[in-house]
Amino acid sequence: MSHSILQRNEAPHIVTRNSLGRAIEQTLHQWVDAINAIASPIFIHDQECRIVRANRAYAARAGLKPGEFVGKPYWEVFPKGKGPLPGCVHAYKEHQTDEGRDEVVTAEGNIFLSNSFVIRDKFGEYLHSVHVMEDITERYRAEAQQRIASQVFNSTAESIMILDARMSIIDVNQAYTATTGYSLTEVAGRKPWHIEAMVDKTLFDSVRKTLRLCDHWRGETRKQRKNGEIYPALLNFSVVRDARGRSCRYILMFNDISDLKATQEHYEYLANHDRLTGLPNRNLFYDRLQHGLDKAMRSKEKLAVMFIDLDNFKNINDTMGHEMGDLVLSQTAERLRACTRKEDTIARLGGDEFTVLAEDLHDPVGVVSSTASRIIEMLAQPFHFDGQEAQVSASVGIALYPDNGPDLQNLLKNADAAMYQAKLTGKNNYQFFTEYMNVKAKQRVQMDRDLRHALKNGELFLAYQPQIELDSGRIIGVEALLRWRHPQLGLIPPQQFIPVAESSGLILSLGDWVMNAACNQIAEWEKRGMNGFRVAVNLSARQFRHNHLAESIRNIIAEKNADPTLLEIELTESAMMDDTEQASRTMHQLKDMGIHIAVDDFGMGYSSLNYLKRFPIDSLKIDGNFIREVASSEDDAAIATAIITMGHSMQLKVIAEGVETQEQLGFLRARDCDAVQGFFMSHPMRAEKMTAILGVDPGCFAATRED
Ligand SMILES: Nc1nc2c(ncn2[C@@H]2O[C@H](COP(=O)(O)O[C@H]3[C@@H](O)[C@H](n4cnc5c(=O)[nH]c(N)nc54)O[C@@H]3COP(=O)(O)O)[C@@H](O)[C@H]2O)c(=O)[nH]1
Repeated sequence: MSHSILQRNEAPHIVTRNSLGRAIEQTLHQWVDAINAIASPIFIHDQECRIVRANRAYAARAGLKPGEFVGKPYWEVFPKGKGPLPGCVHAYKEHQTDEGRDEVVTAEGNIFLSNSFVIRDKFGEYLHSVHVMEDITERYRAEAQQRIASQVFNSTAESIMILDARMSIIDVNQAYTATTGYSLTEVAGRKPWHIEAMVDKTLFDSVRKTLRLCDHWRGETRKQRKNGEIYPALLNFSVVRDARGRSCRYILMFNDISDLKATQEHYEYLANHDRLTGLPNRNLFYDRLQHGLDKAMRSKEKLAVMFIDLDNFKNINDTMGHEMGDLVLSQTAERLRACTRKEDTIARLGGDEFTVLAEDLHDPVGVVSSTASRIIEMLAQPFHFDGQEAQVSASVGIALYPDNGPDLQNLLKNADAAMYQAKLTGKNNYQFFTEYMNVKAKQRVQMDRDLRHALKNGELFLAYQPQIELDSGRIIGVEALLRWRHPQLGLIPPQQFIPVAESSGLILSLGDWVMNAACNQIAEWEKRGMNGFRVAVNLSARQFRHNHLAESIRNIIAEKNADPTLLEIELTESAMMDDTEQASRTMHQLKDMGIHIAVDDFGMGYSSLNYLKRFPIDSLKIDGNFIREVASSEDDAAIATAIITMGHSMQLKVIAEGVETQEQLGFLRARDCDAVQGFFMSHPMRAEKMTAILGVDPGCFAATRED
């Protein structure tokens, strides 16, 4: 065989050249042409599967010339594989069949269907196989896609509706039926808006308009199930266009987003509400206030903002535990609800700070003052929990719109200033904002500014007040007290500027300044041989809470070359109780350096034996308020006596401050108080004067031993 592609000139070798032969030849030529014209590869192989002939399409598919593949097993040529197709040789040889159908995937990923049939000799023995290969890749893929699409259509959780060009329903998937309760037979041919009462046609009209422009529409709507239940749904509408670009189908997919909405609402709730009390939090309160202000501005109405701060709450938290603290806060919320109007917004801004927003007020002063009175009265009632009783009171500040502020910031600021004033005027009361408070608030800002300047400008100095041991009359210590001489205002008392510095944070720099000055003085006195007494420095709560306090004091001591055992730190009870774990850590660090620790203003706060045992304390300073009436008030006398006895029983030194009279001194001496400090012995004085006294005779106050 010279050529394996079917050739016209092969016919003459087969038939003789007579007229019948010519006719056959012609027929054969036609067949050869026809077979070569077929786009599907066709090949013939022998019993050993070696290629005998093939058409042009086969050669083209194999990418070889005929001479290159004739005689080769076809699986080395096309379709390539490891051996003969399953239905090919064996079944034909064994007479099991005369036809076969196999699918083959080529290395390029095309899929061919091989239709084969057998050619037998006149005895029926197997001679050749003819394979007609059909490229079914596209069809296969299209069918597969259709199968997948149909599977997706029915297995997706998303409800799908297919509408025709006139928006009549053609098909719905299983999820649609599961979600809505409607089967395909119930909805086929109907318009969606005829099925659900909730879905109106205008939605579809507007969707259609959008689809004309951009083929997609996405939005939320409320839908209705067959059982009447309403649910939120997220809709996805898209248009299917035919080859000419005309919309021929609409696909509507939607999800029941009830769960998503519920989760969203839950998160929104969490973001806007206080967990403990369930009240709106700062976020939501500001939102409502802004909304209220917008409305009040438009309709010329009045509204009020009330700031409520619980007095003594911290003590409850610290001494009675957080459970009691939480209970007080959640019951405060209940009580506030009970004494405000239904339409008022009550919020918890944080900690023990609550606010009330009262809108639509015709007689704001009247309504708000009676609400504030009710709040104060209700919150003064004791709280009970687990057999314990807690008592708080409330300070309420009120600012009115539009009188006390044109906007949110000013109203809040002024309500806060009024609340601050309520605290200053003895707590447990309410105050309307006045211009005076504004002036005071501005003064505080000015003072803070001046104080920052004072720090740099050398306007600060320390005064020293001696502490005298009652047994020996010796000066055993001096308290360093900060003084500020303002260039215009003169001497400003610490009670005025220390709270301002505390609230602005400047107290940290002031504290540093004091510690530097005191350690400097210790070193200075030491140099002069005056070292038999300690220098006591006051630390505010904010300073004490500062993370690097011990480290910073250590550095200052080292820098000034001062003896740490001559330094005493005075801490108030509340400063210690702020965070008892941290307080204990810091106190131990100070103690390890050799610094003494005294509890200042003892008796005014917790006076709990428990913490006295836990903290490394050296001495107690009885608050001057108990000393003032100690000679005339039985209660104060009893308290002072109890403190001295308790302190001694715990091996602590007890010192009384604010001693102004001979009687007070006599009382304290009779109760074995260890030391005294007060105007009766000496006012605080400048360092030079103190040095002079110490230089003359540290025992010069021995006279105090005599009554
Ligand atoms: N954090 C810091 N606080 C400080 C610092 N310096 C002072 N202070 C605190 O300011 C408060 C007021 O102090 P001051 O006006 O200096 O008053 C002290 C004494 O002058 C006063 N005192 C002393 N003896 C008497 C007296 O017989 N009668 C009387 N009415 N007052 C007297 O008491 C104040 C000392 O109090 P205490 O600290 O509790 O021992 C005050 O709380 C200071 O602590 C500072 O540097 N940092």
